[in-house]
Amino acid sequence: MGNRRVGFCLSEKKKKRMNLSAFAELCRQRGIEVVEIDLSRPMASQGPFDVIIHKLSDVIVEAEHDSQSQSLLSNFQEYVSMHPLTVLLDPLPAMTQLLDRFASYHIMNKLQNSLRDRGICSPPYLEISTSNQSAIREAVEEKQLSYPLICKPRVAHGSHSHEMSLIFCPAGLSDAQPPCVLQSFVNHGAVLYKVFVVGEAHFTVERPSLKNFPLGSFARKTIFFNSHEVSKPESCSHLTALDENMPRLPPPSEEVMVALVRELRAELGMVLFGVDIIVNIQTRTLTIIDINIFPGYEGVPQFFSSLLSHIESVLESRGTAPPSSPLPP
Ligand SMILES: Nc1ncnc2c1ncn2[C@@H]1O[C@H](COP(=O)(O)OP(=O)(O)OP(=O)(O)O)[C@@H](O)[C@H]1O
Ligand SMILES: O=P(O)(O)O[C@H]1[C@H](O)[C@H](O)[C@H](OP(=O)(O)O)[C@@H](OP(=O)(O)O)[C@@H]1O
Ligand SMILES: [Mg+2]
Repeated sequence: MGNRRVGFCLSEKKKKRMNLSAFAELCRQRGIEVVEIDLSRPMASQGPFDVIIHKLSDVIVEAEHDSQSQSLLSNFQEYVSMHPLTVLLDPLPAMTQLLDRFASYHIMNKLQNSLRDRGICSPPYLEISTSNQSAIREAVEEKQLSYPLICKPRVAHGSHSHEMSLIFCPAGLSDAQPPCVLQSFVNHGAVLYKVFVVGEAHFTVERPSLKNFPLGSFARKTIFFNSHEVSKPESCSHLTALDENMPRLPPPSEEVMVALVRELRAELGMVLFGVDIIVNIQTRTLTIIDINIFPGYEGVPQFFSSLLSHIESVLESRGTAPPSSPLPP
């Protein structure tokens, strides 16, 4: 059986955060060679690859306005088009769409129809591409968005992609910087559930989240924040304070999570993604607020073994089967 080669194409930050070298050692023990792909060199000279695992968010977003990033992306795209048998985790078009909140929120909105009977929804939202205040106010009323509103940049990756704001009244709409999305804020008791998907497996991790706010329009100044200060495991600020008087809501049921992940896998055509879920404290409805490509899987000790299992299942379906020994626990 030929040497099975899996290419990785990640930013330096992601490689370190994922501990790619430790994962490569685990793969080596299973007869799989992990190759760190250098996009600044022709990929053909670094191949062949049975599988390529990548997160090209930086390159894709910068390729919009930077010729060097465009040539890195073209290098990758050319190799992929010349090697259709190489399995991409995940397909580039599927990942690219999730870098645009207009596209990902359209998907979340569409999912409501197939998941409504499971008690899963997504908050009403608006795509904002204009600075015309009266047009925005009219659209907010027409779409029946409810205050507070959360405002997120259209581009879902990169330096400004996590700079957000909470808008409490129509006068605050002037703080929305288009292109962006406005989404009704849903009170959920400052608890977020990150559902991390790895191939056929998924893991639900609890995280801090934004606290509750009085519902309805209030003449209050807009709050600006960075989402990476809100829902990391260590996040702790005046914005994430748990309400002691509020009883803890039960976590989402595993059965519902299975149904959600099944629908998302089918809709996205991806196997490495995260979905952020909150529970509406009034209706107890599970509310999808965000989908992330190749997240950090922090709090998922099974990430390496699940990823390796998925890689081996892909290799097996391609006819390059793994050795028979079981995976380490
Ligand atoms: N509609 C909403 N109602 C209530 N809280 C929300 C809503 N949308 C987002 N939040 C809060 O804001 C945080 C960041 O939102 P979101 O996940 O969309 O940003 P992000 O930059 O994509 O974050 P990440 O990439 O870390 O997942 C969420 O973790 C949650 O605490
Ligand atoms: O806490 P998680 O794992 O969700 O944090 C993710 C975050 O959701 C985003 O997916 C980040 O990607 P970008 O939006 O592209 O910055 C991830 O960063 P990364 O460097 O790990 O890709 C966070 O881990
Ligand atoms: Mg999120």
